[in-house]
Amino acid sequence: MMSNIIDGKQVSLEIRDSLTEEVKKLQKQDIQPGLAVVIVGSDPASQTYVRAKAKACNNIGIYSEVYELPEEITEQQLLEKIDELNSDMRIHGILVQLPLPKDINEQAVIERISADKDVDGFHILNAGKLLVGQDSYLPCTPAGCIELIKRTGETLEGKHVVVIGRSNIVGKPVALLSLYENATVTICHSRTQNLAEIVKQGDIVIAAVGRPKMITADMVKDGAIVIDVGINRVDGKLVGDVDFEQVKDKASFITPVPGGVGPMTITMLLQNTIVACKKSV
Ligand SMILES: NC(=O)C1=CN([C@@H]2O[C@H](COP(=O)(O)OP(=O)(O)OC[C@H]3O[C@@H](n4cnc5c(N)ncnc54)[C@H](OP(=O)(O)O)[C@@H]3O)[C@@H](O)[C@H]2O)C=CC1
Ligand SMILES: Nc1nc(=O)c2c([nH]1)NC[C@@H]1CN(c3ccc(C(=O)N[C@@H](CCC(=O)O)C(=O)O)cc3)C=[N+]21
Ligand SMILES: [Mg+2]
Repeated sequence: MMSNIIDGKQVSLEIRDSLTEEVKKLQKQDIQPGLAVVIVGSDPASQTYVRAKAKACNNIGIYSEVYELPEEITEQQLLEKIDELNSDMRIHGILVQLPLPKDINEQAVIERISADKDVDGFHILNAGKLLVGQDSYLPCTPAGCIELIKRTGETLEGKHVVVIGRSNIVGKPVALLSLYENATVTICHSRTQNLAEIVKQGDIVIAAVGRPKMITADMVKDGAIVIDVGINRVDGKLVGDVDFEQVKDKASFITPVPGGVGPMTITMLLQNTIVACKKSV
């Protein structure tokens, strides 16, 4: 049997190659896309992600700036930093790494980012546009999930997509994007009754919970496509929300962790930054 493992790293490389070409074209017109990444506090995992984002930018020719701000920063100071980046001509995309320290109002910070530079797609204007079906910056992780499903050669149209998780950054938007692909969508969450039975009905299962290996083989329909968004650190190792070793023998396609959705998130961020740059000229 050909491998049913969706290689998110490989798909990312392919997309990044074409993004590199786009950046080169812009550079011939003396235009360079720029991304600013802001991180508050010194959580090592968050710092790793932020550096990975900056490195990915450099690799394809996007200018990047990383601001590592101290944990003790006030909300006001953070908002001023965002104002500065909003008016910085070199910067087309702004990403403020979440979560923020508990004394800072996360939504207020996101809303301060100019909607035109909101390459995460978290700003209320972009979230609202997504809800009503207008052109907007798509949130990176959900967009990456849909791209990975499409690259299997399968369509979402008419399929039953079961999403586990309803956060504003993953579950809800990936459900909406699936709906726009003409899937029939069920969203499950912590109060869902009979979770296993519902997941078992999914032609496509998208797990975005944050609980290691909670989706077990008995919960998955034979031949389902399984997309694992979860990033959990267990004994120093990364594991997804899906029990990969068991489920891979039942799924028609499955994403691994690491090497699945994670790299695609960064790739979609690069893509959004290039789009933001093109819109600004
Ligand atoms: N690969 C990537 O690029 C990214 C990965 N992630 C990872 O994805 C996962 C989800 O992230 P995020 O959406 O921010 O997480 P949140 O914690 O914001 O949301 C988790 C969701 O899972 C639901 N949930 C919790 N427990 C259960 C349960 N026992 N049964 C069913 N549903 C449950 C919650 O329900 P309720 O709403 O009722 O509380 C909630 O809707 C995390 O592991 C995160 O690290 C996140 C972003 C990017
Ligand atoms: N404003 C904001 N935007 C985000 O997009 C955002 C955020 N905040 N906060 C945290 C989450 C998480 N997230 C990941 C991105 C890439 C990987 C990734 O590349 N993971 C690699 C492994 C990396 C490793 O080894 O640690 C993989 O899955 O193969 C993971 C997680 C983006 N997030
Ligand atoms: Mg969250």
